[in-house]
Amino acid sequence: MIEFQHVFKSFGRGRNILADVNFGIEPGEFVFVSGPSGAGKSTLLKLVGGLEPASRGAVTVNGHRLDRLSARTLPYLRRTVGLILQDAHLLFDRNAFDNVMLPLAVLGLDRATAATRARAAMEKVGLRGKEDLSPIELSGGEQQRLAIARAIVGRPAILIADEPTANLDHDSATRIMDVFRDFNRVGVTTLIASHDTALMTRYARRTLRIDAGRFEDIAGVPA
Ligand SMILES: Nc1ncnc2c1ncn2[C@@H]1O[C@H](COP(=O)(O)OP(=O)(O)OP(=O)(O)O)[C@@H](O)[C@H]1O
Repeated sequence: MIEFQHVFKSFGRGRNILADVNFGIEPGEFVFVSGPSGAGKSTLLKLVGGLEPASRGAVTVNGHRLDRLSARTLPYLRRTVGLILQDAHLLFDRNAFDNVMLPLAVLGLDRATAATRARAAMEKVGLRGKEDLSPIELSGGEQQRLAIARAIVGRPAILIADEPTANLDHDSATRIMDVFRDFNRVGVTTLIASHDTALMTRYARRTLRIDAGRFEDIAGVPA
């Protein structure tokens, strides 16, 4: 479902952030990406999401080599991937519900169907009753959950989240991780960047670790 073959990534003439990275993720896996700050976790996720090209090597997602996709096809593939990036990019000029409706606009659903799906997504992340609030009126944890609702409303096969629990207290972090685990249990392939060892100990079955250009594929949590 996600495959990296001899993937290198550098920015401009800079050092390789990723150097000869190889791994495969099967449908339905739950995988963490770990490593110190600046190691390249976000970069790896952006490569999977098609937001950054590899400098060398092949990134394959859902059977498509991203470097061979036309500019017209890439958006279709992106719709199968739900991205939750570090900056949630919520829109503060509209309410929480309309933030979740946004990705559905391109799917051509009628308004009633889209609204039903948006309500279900908000319910799933525990934001029922907050539909009319602006994102600015939500707590940090609620904003994270709103970003998750927006990422899942299009029913992606793959969920990618970059430090989704950063800056949250233990209870909020656990709640967010439980949301991911529930999606994973119904078959959504899940890839989460984190350097929260306590969380990983609790949830990780497999960890891709990046540290100073070295890449390791570890069953469970790094020692
Ligand atoms: N667009 C860019 N242009 C130039 N350098 C970049 C760019 N994006 C990332 N980098 C560099 O690549 C390296 C890896 O960054 P990345 O954001 O992937 O790390 P990270 O492991 O996610 O870090 P953190 O845990 O702090 O979020 C950093 O040295 C960063 O400065």
